[in-house]
Amino acid sequence: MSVTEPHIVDRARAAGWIEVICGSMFSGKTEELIRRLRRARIARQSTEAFKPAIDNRYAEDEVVSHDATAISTTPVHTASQILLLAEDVDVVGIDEAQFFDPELVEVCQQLAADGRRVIVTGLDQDYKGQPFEPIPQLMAVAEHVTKLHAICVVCGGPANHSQRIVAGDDRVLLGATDAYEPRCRNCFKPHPVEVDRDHLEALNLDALDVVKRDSTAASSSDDPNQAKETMEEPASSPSNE
Ligand SMILES: Nc1ncnc2c1ncn2[C@@H]1O[C@H](COP(=O)(O)OP(=O)(O)O)[C@@H](O)[C@H]1O
Ligand SMILES: Cc1cn([C@H]2C[C@H](O)[C@@H](COP(=O)(O)O)O2)c(=O)[nH]c1=O
Ligand SMILES: [Zn+2]
Repeated sequence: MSVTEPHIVDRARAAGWIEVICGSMFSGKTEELIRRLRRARIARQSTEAFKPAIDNRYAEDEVVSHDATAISTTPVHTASQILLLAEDVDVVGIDEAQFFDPELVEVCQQLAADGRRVIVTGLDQDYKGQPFEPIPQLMAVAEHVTKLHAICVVCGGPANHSQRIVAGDDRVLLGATDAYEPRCRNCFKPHPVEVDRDHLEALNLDALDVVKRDSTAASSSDDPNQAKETMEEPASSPSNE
């Protein structure tokens, strides 16, 4: 993947800036955050990554991508803690921003005004396809916005959505391939759907199986996703069909 990276720090600048990396689950947000922080460290800048303490899926003190790339991180309970902990940091990384309180926007603004490069990643939409605060607000004030896409596991198109594949209507529901899969706008349903369990096991065992399935699913009439998308169809739910 090649992503254009905003220009690296000019130390004489009075102000820093905000970079937002957003997109669906599995789109490479965490990998891109890790890449940018590593490059900054090579350039002898001090870096620190923060994540919300709620996100303990893989490790308490690491940011880990779905491809198992990892860097150490500091878990925080509130956005304002970042201000205290990032006092001597040139480049501040913030992962899973959708789990922070709205105050994160002001925290990022203060850090940037204080001369820091702030790199924030997060989901721009929830499982219903609704904007996931505070990412939209951060996109509005950021100097740079990078929107990434995964590959739709149904048709192979650009996945802009995170399809929930387990029951539950809480907005916050942690998970990975056990609970979500990336889908394009045509294949996405704004409510949880049931998918074939064999398919999930294949996803966990070997990502290449996803590619094999993509190429057959688009033309197959017995696609397990299309056949089973019947879990919870809320009457009031907005539909994109
Ligand atoms: N359908 C998919 N499309 C693209 N990448 C996928 C898909 N499913 C799994 N992946 C894996 O997810 C990795 C990206 O993980 P990560 O950076 O953690 O994404 P994000 O932070 O956006 O959820 C990819 O490099 C790839 O190995
Ligand atoms: C769509 C959606 C996702 N989540 C959760 C699921 C994961 O724990 C994270 C996203 O992680 P990733 O690094 O972007 O893969 O968010 C949620 O709680 N609610 C949702 O609607
Ligand atoms: Zn699709």
